[in-house]
Amino acid sequence: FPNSWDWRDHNAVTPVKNQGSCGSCWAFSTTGNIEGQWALTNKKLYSLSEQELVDCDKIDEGCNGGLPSQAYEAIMKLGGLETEKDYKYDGHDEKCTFNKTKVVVTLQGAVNISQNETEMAVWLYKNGPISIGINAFAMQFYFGGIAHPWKIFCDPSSLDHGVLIVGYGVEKGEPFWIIKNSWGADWGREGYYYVYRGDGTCGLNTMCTSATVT
Ligand SMILES: CCC[C@@H](/C=C/S(=O)(=O)c1ccccc1)NC(=O)[C@H](Cc1ccccc1)NC(=O)N1CCC(N2CCOCC2)CC1
Repeated sequence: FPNSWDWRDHNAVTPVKNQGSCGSCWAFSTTGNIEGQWALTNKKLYSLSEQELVDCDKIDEGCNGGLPSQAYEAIMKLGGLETEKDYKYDGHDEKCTFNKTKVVVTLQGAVNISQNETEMAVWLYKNGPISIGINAFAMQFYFGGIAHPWKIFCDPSSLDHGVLIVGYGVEKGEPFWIIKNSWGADWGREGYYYVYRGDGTCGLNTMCTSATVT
């Protein structure tokens, strides 16, 4: 597999979004993964609805948190995902207005991905962006470069944020992951987080999942 790969160059990633003051990071991680899976399987890149998950996914807890693995389950129960356009994001827990006739994407299932970062890179290259959990402590103080926070500041066993790995590479000998965040394009590097690849930093390798689409 190549030394570097970036799904943004292959029409599998939508523009960076902003979750606002709602703890819906898990929903953005989920839609980001499914946008990529759908684009690569069906050659169509849709921007998918996080608000549908916030309002209608009763397994998760809307603005109070959730898990992509649970969201995949909920999407299968609901019957699929609507587009961002049809079910707009407004960053508050609201009444579910899901309309099954507007579904554009359906799921077949989901997979757990290896915690080995080399195997993760191979999976990403072969299949698309990966939804992950990460300890976001260091992300709150990130202004660029390749982050490599000390373990004492970024406990790999306390994951609190859901984000999306869209690529990987090496810069001046340092391997890194390219992570799409949901805090707007003004945060980090145009909305992205570049973090060291290879030593399980901040637990980014411990909860890697993907939906499988029809
Ligand atoms: C209050 C929810 C905050 C939100 C993200 C908010 S955030 O704004 O992106 C942010 C994160 C970190 C620092 C600052 C800001 N975090 C989540 O939703 C995180 C995301 C995550 C964590 C671990 C692995 C993958 C994804 N999840 C969670 O917070 N939760 C996971 C599910 C859990 N349920 C409890 C009851 O039993 C069922 C499970 C509730 C908490």
